[in-house]
Amino acid sequence: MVMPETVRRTNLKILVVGSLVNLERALQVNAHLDGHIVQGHIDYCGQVMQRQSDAHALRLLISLPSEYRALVVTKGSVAVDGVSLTVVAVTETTFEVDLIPHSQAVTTLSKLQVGTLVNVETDILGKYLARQLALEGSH
Ligand SMILES: Cc1nc2c(=O)[nH]c(=O)nc-2n(C[C@H](O)[C@H](O)[C@H](O)CO)c1C
Repeated sequence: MVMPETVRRTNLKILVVGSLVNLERALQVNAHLDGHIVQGHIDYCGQVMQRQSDAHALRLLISLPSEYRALVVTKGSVAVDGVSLTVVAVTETTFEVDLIPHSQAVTTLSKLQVGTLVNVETDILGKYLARQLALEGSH
């Protein structure tokens, strides 16, 4: 059973039987943190706006709605379809990530085409900070 919230926020609605997804085992509390805390709480469905390959990386440009702009920062973290990535650049309406060869090889991200919808999870750290600042600002 899938909750309406999940259908609304994620790309689960466009997956079909046989669609590939990225799975990662839960992080153990004593393990090395290779990336950032990814909870699986998707914020929105982003759209791939551009893809560009060079010798070293595949660069993806993904849409960024205004309500999440404060939560995505250059050199910060973001999860795209469950993969922890570093943000390379941010504009008013997009953010960019670079896929290293390893990530291209072991995740679904290298198959993404322009127009595809992806699950975007912003960093939990930014959410708490934004909430705190909003509460302080409302006093
Ligand atoms: C922090 C981070 N940043 C990037 C990135 O900017 N680009 C990239 O391609 N891979 C990154 N990774 C590694 C991926 O999260 C990792 O390759 C996948 O989760 C598969 O294990 C990590 C962990």
